[in-house]
Amino acid sequence: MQDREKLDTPSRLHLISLNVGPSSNGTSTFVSGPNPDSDYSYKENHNNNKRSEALNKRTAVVLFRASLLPDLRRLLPLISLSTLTNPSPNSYKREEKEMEKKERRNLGSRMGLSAISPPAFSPEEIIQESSSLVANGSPSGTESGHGTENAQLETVGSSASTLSSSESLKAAYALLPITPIRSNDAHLVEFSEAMRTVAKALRRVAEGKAAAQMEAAEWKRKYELEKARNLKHKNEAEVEPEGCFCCMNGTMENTFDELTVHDASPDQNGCCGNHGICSHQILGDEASGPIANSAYKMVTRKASFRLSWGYNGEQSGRHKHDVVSFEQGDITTASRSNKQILLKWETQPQTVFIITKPNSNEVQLILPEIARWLKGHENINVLVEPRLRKELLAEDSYFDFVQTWQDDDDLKLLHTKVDLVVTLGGDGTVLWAASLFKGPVPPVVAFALGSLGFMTPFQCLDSEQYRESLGNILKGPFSITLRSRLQCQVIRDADKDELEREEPILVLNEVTIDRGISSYLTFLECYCDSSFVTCVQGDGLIISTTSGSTAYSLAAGGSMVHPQVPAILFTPICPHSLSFRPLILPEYVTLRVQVPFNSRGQAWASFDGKDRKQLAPGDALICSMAPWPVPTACLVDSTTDFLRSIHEGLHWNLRKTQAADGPPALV
Ligand SMILES: NC(=O)c1ccc[n+]([C@@H]2O[C@H](COP(=O)([O-])OP(=O)(O)OC[C@H]3O[C@@H](n4cnc5c(N)ncnc54)[C@H](O)[C@@H]3O)[C@@H](O)[C@H]2O)c1
Ligand SMILES: Nc1ncnc2c1ncn2[C@@H]1O[C@H](COP(=O)(O)OP(=O)(O)OP(=O)(O)O)[C@@H](O)[C@H]1O
Repeated sequence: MQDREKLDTPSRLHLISLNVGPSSNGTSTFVSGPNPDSDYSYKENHNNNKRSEALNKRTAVVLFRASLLPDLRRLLPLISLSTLTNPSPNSYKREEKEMEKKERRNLGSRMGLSAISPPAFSPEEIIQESSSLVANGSPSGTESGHGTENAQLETVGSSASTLSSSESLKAAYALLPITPIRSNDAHLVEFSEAMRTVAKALRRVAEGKAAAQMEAAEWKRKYELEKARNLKHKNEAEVEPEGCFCCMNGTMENTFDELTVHDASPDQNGCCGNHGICSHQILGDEASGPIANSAYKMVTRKASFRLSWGYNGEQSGRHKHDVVSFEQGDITTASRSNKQILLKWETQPQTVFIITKPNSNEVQLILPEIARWLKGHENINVLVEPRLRKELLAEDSYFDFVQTWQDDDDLKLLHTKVDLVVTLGGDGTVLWAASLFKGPVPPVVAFALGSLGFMTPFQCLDSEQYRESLGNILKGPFSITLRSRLQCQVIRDADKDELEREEPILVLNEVTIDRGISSYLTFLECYCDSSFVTCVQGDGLIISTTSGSTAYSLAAGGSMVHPQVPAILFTPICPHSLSFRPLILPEYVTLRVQVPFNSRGQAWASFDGKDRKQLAPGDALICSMAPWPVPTACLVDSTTDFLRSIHEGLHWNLRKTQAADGPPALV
């Protein structure tokens, strides 16, 4: 009787069928009860046979003493009966179909539909299934199951199949409130109790199925939306094959004349790639909108530049992909894309956006100097954050020329106006600068006014230093590092449609999913495209860009990766496992991190160490490489700057050198 609780577990009980057979000697191993002497019992089958397993997963069997059979026959219209000990070949086929269905559902789950509950059957299906089993049951047991030799096989009443399933269901439900019949009729008491169990299980199955169906439909919808969005991004990123605007117009001057915010047409944005990549392709400066009419004095055109790939300034048109040759069936990589990238201005930059670390005395001293020099010496428009403009004006009304933006609409189109971003602070200021651009980012020159400065190669110890550096950058050409960013989207289980979705967030370092204030292990299911990766059980997970590889990911045991390597890092935080090593995945994958429904607690996502968001069970985070990298100016070149940072910033592999003298080496 204690095993009855098993019937109440919806995930394990999907099909109820009454089995009629002898109560002793175990009927068969297939349906043997926990206690052969008990009046009725049920038990799940642990047979290794695949078919039996399929049947078992959705079968709970109620065994009756043979003496109960007459009563059972009397109450037959309530529910159909079958002998599952020896299903017919036809029923095997049905089981195989169910297995296939289940495998398809599992695949779906791995493709992002992971929260779908196990398959369930409606009471109608159950009754139908049972009826057909009754109809197909083989009394002779020709295709015997394992250990069914002693089974007394009996197919009961075809009347079950003549009764409509809804009537059977109704009858089964109607039985629920009925109290046991006369106490002297022990058989009927037992039988009514069994019927209650069956009816209760039927109801649970129906409830479970409805919930599972809703959930599956919701995940399918979300998956389709995600697919459509990715396709859209892909299409947008595709380059027009018909030659670029610059090629068609020939001269630099023409390009510039046409490149006003209002005049550019969408078909001018493609670039043939033969001469490097044009800035309009990267920065999408065709945008128009509220910023153009802003009350603030925003300029309407921005400088054009060209990117070229090559060593030490030597140009190469083959910049986009590795060039692979297939001559005579041999695959040879002729040229690689990861060459140093040079940025060359085609027109003079006009607007510089200065971003500063707040509350820094050092920065407060140097900012007015730089703003004055840019305006006076180079006749550059200076743009700052609204807070900073107020501070500058409070200091001196001379800074009235400094511009800012008014509202979020202006901010969204900042990239169409700004030629160059200058940051004064540490790595956090570079991250902040990147976060202000939700799309394309203009080139960033990062001056080190922080403590570590891994991504801030330019020194600013005196005014000579910044003038020289800025002068060189404004003149060009200069090396840049294209730092990739991750686009992260939180998908809430509760979101009913796409309109309710939160805005995607772009990160330059990483997105972290951790346990926040919870004291439980974080439990996260991770998928890469359509493949299941792993379950994280630990403090959390870091999904990092290569730029972020030297930040939190490094602290959690991840590798340091050169920022131009096209990769995404997958680094666990304190995993409670001896074998969970960090991974480096290719940049083109889409990662999905799901908080499963059976997670004990919530998880928290944070983006470049900010914007903490709570993830409830059922919520997911989807990450893929964003199409808009952050181009940061190099002091020397990507590799030299990276090695300098790991040596000077992180003191990488610092060790006293072994003395030359000592015992002779053994040969
Ligand atoms: N245990 C850790 O190491 C840990 C914990 C939390 C956050 N972080 C990092 O802090 C970053 C946020 O930086 P913040 O300045 O706003 O916060 P912060 O002021 O707390 O500074 C974090 C430190 O990380 C350094 N840093 C940031 N980005 C880096 C990079 N790409 N390479 C090398 N060092 C880098 C900064 O210079 C600073 O010293 C997060 O993106 C995360 O990577 C690290
Ligand atoms: N313009 C800004 N507005 C608001 N917050 C900012 C701004 N610039 C930087 N911050 C924040 O200020 C914090 C400190 O900045 P930053 O990291 O640049 O200085 P630091 O810690 O002294 O330098 P480092 O990162 O090199 O150690 C960071 O958390 C960053 O996000």
